[in-house]
Amino acid sequence: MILNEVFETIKKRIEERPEGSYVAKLIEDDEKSGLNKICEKIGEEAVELILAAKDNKREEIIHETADLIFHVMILLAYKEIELEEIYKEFERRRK
Ligand SMILES: N=c1c2ncn([C@@H]3O[C@H](COP(=O)(O)OP(=O)(O)OP(=O)(O)O)[C@@H](O)[C@H]3O)c2ncn1[C@@H]1O[C@H](COP(=O)(O)O)[C@@H](O)[C@H]1O
Repeated sequence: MILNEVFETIKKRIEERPEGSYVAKLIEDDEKSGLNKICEKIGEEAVELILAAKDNKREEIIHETADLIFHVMILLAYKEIELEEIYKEFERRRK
């Protein structure tokens, strides 16, 4: 599944920090911690998704949802939480 593939790439980028990588750039240490920058980005993407939904812009909703999921996956990888653990949580909630 594409989400698993992107997640594996994110984990590799966090480990290897290659030049030109968006993920590596986001978490690089500068004046703000990597965690702060990831969290800020999640907040921004969530707001952009809400605005797209309220404006009823279908393509933008799709685009912003992908951005939000992508940044949530960066947070999970950064915190060393596997996607599998999230899948299990959904399984646990299933009625
Ligand atoms: N799926 C994505 C993906 N989705 C979104 N983005 C980036 O997330 C950012 C979203 O920011 P914004 O919505 O604010 O858009 P922006 O205005 O372009 O960005 P800013 O100037 O605001 O930072 C953009 O820069 C996008 O390029 C992504 N960057 C990478 N991936 C995947 O992640 C993998 C690792 O990427 P790298 O770390 O770049 O190798 C790649 O193989 C891709 O599959």
